[in-house]
Amino acid sequence: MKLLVKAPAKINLALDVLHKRPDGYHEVEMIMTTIDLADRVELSLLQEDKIHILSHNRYVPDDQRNLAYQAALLLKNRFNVKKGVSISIEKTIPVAAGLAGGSSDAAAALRGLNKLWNLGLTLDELAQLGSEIGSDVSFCVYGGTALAKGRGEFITELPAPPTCWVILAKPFIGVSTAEVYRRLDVNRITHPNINEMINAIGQNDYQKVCQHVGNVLEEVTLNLHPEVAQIKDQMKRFGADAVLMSGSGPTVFGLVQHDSRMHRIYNGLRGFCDQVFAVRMLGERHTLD
Ligand SMILES: C[C@@](CO)(OP(=O)(O)O)[C@H](O)COP(=O)(O)OP(=O)(O)OC[C@H]1O[C@@H](n2ccc(N)nc2=O)[C@H](O)[C@@H]1O
Ligand SMILES: Nc1ncnc2c1ncn2[C@@H]1O[C@H](COP(=O)(O)OP(=O)(O)O)[C@@H](O)[C@H]1O
Repeated sequence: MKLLVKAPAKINLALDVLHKRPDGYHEVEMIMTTIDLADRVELSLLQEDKIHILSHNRYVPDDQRNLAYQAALLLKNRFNVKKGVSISIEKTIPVAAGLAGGSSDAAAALRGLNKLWNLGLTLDELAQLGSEIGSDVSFCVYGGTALAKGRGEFITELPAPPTCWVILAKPFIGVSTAEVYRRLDVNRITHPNINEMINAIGQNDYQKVCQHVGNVLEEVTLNLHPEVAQIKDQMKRFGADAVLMSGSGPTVFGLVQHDSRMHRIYNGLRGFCDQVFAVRMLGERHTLD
C-alpha cells in the first residue's frame, strides 16, 4: 500500500517574540499561512519493523535526523506499531530557508501514517504529537492560516487571508533557526501588532494586511547576511505592496495583487537569487479523509 501526501511550505505574515523562557525557547506570537509550494511525501507500507528514508536532496538527512523519520518513530513507539514504512521525500521547498519544509514533511508523515497504520488519531492529537518533534510541526499538521502561540505549538485557526500573489526569493545561503534566536536581543524589539493583523485577515482587508506584516527575527538575519536586505530593497523597488523575511530566513516574500506586477518582480529577481517562486496562499486547512 502506498500513499502520497503533500507537504506545503508556510510563511510568517507576522512574527513576534514576547520573552525568552527558562527552558531556552522563546515565547512567540505568529500569524502563519500555508502556500502552494509543496514537497511530495510518499509513504509505502513495509511488513518489516523499520523506517526507511529516501531523498535525493543532498541537504536532507536520510537517517534519524530527518524530521519525517522522527515523526514515524514517535508514532511507532507511542502506539506500539510493529509494521514499518519507507518514506520517499521529493523536495521542492528550499532547505533551511524559513519555510518549514522539514516540519511540513514531518506533519505530512504524521497525517499519512495515521492512515497507513490505521491509528485513528484526530488532527488535534496529531498536532499535539507534532509539537514533540519541533515548534512548527503542530501548525503544519493543520495547515491553512493560524495564530501560533507558546513556542509555536498552540494553534488558533484564522480565516484565509485576502487573495494575492506571494513571491518568494531565497538567496544562496541557509540559516540556522537556533542561531537566529540565540542572537536576538529580547530587550530591543519593535513588536508587530499581531491583533491588527488578525483583524486585517478577519476583515479581508489586503491593504491592512500589507501594513501590519512584521518579523522581529528579520533584523538579526539581516545583520548576519546583508544580501537579504538587498533582496528586500529590490522587491520593494519592483513594486511589491509588502516585503518581509519569513521565519528565521533567509527567504524573503513580497505580496502583490496584480498579475503584471507579479511577473515584473519575479523576472526582476530571478537573476539575483538562488530560487524564486510566485505562488498563492492555500487558505484551507488540511482534512483527514
Ligand atoms: C522561526 C520559525 C518561525 O515559524 O520558523 P523557521 O524559520 O524555522 O521556519 C519557528 O519558530 C522555528 O520553529 P522550528 O524550526 O520548528 O524550531 P525547533 O526545531 O523547535 O527549534 C530550533 C531551535 O530554535 C530555537 N527556538 C525555536 C522556537 C522557539 N519558539 N524559540 C526558540 O528559541 C531553539 O533554540 C531551538 O533549539
Ligand atoms: N525532511 C526534511 N527536509 C528538510 N530538512 C530537514 C528534513 N529533516 C531534517 N532536516 C534538517 O532540518 C534543517 C532545517 O530545515 P527546514 O525545515 O528546511 O528549515 P527551516 O527550519 O528554516 O524552516 C535542515 O538543515 C536539515 O538538516
